[in-house]
Amino acid sequence: MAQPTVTDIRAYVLRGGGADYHDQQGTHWIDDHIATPMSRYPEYRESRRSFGLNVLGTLVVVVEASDGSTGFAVTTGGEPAAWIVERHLSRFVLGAPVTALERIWDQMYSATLFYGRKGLVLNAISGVDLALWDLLGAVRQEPVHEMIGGAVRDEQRFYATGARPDLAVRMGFLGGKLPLHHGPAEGAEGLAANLALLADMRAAAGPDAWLAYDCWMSLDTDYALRLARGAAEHGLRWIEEPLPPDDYWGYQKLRKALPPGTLLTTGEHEATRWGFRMLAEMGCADILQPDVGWCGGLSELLRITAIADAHGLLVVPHGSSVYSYHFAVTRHNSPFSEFLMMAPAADEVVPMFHPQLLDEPVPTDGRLSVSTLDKPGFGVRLDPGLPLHRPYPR
Ligand SMILES: C[C@H](O)[C@H](O)CC(=O)C(=O)O
Ligand SMILES: [Mg+2]
Repeated sequence: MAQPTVTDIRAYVLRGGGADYHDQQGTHWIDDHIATPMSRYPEYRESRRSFGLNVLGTLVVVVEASDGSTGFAVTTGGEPAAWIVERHLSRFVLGAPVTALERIWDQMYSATLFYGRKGLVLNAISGVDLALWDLLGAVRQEPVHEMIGGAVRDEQRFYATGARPDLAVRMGFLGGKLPLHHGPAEGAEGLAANLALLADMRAAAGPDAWLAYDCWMSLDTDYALRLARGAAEHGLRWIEEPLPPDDYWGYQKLRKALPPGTLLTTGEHEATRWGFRMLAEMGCADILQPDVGWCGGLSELLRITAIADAHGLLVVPHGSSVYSYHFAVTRHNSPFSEFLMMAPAADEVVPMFHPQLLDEPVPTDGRLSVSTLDKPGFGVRLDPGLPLHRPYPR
């Protein structure tokens, strides 16, 4: 059956929050002395912006079809990803039928293997893939979640990531994931401060709240184990991404040594079925956390999830707003989702990709009804007032 074809693809860059949620101005919990692999250098300890966490900005990919339909997606990657989309990936998209998602993905991935495989190139591929899913939904007038198998539940529950799990619980979330503030370079005092904050949050959030620590690749196995052992008495549900993503062996070792009841999670900086196959087969984690805007897009996330499912693992995508909501509601092994609190003091619910999207759904009372996703594509619009910049027009 003849399908509409893709007639245009454009890549834009935006600054100031949104999909690049680390690109914030002023005081914000997300940049408040958070432990990172750079914390071993005192001059880069206070702020993640100081070492360039916000250098990229948001990548916006817009696609058009011969029937007049449009689709778009936002992810992280900024100007270098815009170059990759316009100057390299566009050739595999232009003129292709809007249904050719598998072939386009394979061509984008195979053609970039000599400089890609992970990171920025996969961000760019993810952006194109998500924009094409949005376009297909517009052509078919179908929500993405229906195109990938349909919802398996009526509503999705959420935990909140931010500085105030206590407030998150009062807002109806299952609990909260705190950023870890001090890494190994801050010694025993730092470790004690990490544990004291957890104890305070347990007291404030109550005995049933989920509490987790996001360690953003900043630890070594020894420190992670000491943190987990100390945190067990405060009911730490999981320890997230404690080691650099390439240290599969460290994750494998750590998971075996964690106190009973503490789960190990990772994957937000991993990409593709091959990266997640490594995590799954080596037993690196209990919960895999691909970011749909970074791991290769929705097409690749579906493959990653099949691998996870076959290994008895949960997939709880990292952030990524509607792009992960449409996915999670269709999978039994994604029983809950993350909500990143983007209010500077983590004291109110703000759409995760604010200020870029219109109609972006947010959880109410820690829940999102699947019916709020019942719009064509991913069901969001790019705010037409945004200062879009197209650095590499063809
Ligand atoms: C809070 C973490 O440091 C990071 O900014 C977000 C993240 O890793 C997560 O949401 O997970
Ligand atoms: Mg994380």
